[in-house]
Amino acid sequence: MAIESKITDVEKIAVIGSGNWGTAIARIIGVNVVQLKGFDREVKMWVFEETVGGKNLTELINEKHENVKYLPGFKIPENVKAVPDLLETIKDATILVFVIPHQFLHDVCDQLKGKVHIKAKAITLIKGFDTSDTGIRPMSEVIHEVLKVPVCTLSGANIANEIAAEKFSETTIGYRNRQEGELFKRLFETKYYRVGIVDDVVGVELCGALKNVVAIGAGIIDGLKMGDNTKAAIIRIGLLEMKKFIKMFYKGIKDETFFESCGIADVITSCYGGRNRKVAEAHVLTGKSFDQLEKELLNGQKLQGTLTAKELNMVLKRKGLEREFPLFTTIYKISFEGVAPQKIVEDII
Ligand SMILES: NC(=O)c1ccc[n+]([C@@H]2O[C@H](COP(=O)([O-])OP(=O)(O)OC[C@H]3O[C@@H](n4cnc5c(N)ncnc54)[C@H](O)[C@@H]3O)[C@@H](O)[C@H]2O)c1
Ligand SMILES: O=P(O)(O)OC[C@H](O)CO
Repeated sequence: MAIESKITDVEKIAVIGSGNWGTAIARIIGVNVVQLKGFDREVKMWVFEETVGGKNLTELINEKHENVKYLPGFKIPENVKAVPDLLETIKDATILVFVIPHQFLHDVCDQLKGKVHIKAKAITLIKGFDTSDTGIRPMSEVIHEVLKVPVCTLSGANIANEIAAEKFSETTIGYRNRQEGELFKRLFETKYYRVGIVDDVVGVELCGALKNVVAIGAGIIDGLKMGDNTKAAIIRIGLLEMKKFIKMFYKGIKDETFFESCGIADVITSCYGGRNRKVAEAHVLTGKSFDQLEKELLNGQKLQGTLTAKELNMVLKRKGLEREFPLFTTIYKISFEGVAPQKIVEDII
């Protein structure tokens, strides 16, 4: 990716996504752009339109200044405008914040192709990846390839509701061009949300994708009521498999990245408080499928870990690597092939 500065005098922000995290991050951006120099005060937030109680969600958000479906109970600043039209959202935007479930990125990028501002740069907050014939494709690469814009990543121990409640949290931004990393740090940082920046776009991003699979493992352990020592073992082994996998597929990944918020801290928070953990626990307790439980328990929010476990397994299988990643492989088999949850510990001993 060419390292060139696309920073402008006044940056205009489009947030592409308005789920649980999308809305929480739009709240932060909405407050910050008013206080900081160099940012347009209006922030547009794209809403995948749906009706809630007979009314369009976009209208509800703009009337109530609250995303009543995906982040109820938290006010959104009035300078954040919900927009149902994707192209209108990104019109004139020089900063594109991608925060949608990863399965929808291709479709969104295709709609944006050739339409983004010449000075546009992007940051992805998405936790997931794409697959290709040769292995995996990080979301940052998909965005760069389709839109021809420079892309940073943001990922960390960031449960959206806790950040919306302004509880102290950290995050990590991965950059290629330090100036852009610093620009994004200014845009996202608050007193209660501290941003570290590292020169490792892909390391930051892939930690965020793979920890969702480890969190499913933690939920399985919780469903089996095996206790905290076992969960700690899953966290440790999970982190090692994450590191091995990422380094196997990408050169230049820094060891330090795994000790940033995007690494160990995100594995821990997700294994204790995340949606993937919650649904995996329910899967063990009820025997229902993940798809069914996602609908029953998440009110429209989307799991990322199950799809990532499937995509990961496709790559491992294709390359004959399943045995080298016993935890990832068993989590996939428990989730999709009817393997008994108890196998999670048997297969890693
Ligand atoms: N929620 C969190 O705590 C959290 C924290 C950090 C990162 N993330 C990551 O952020 C990304 C977005 O997650 P989220 O929590 O904001 O969303 P979410 O799971 O709360 O909500 C799902 C979103 O997808 C939208 N959607 C449904 N169908 C769609 C379609 N066909 N095309 C486009 N959009 C569609 C819905 O309107 C909704 O906005 C994910 O990759 C997630 O892993 C989430
Ligand atoms: O709720 P989850 O499992 O999607 O995880 C949320 C965040 O990624 C935690 O950092």
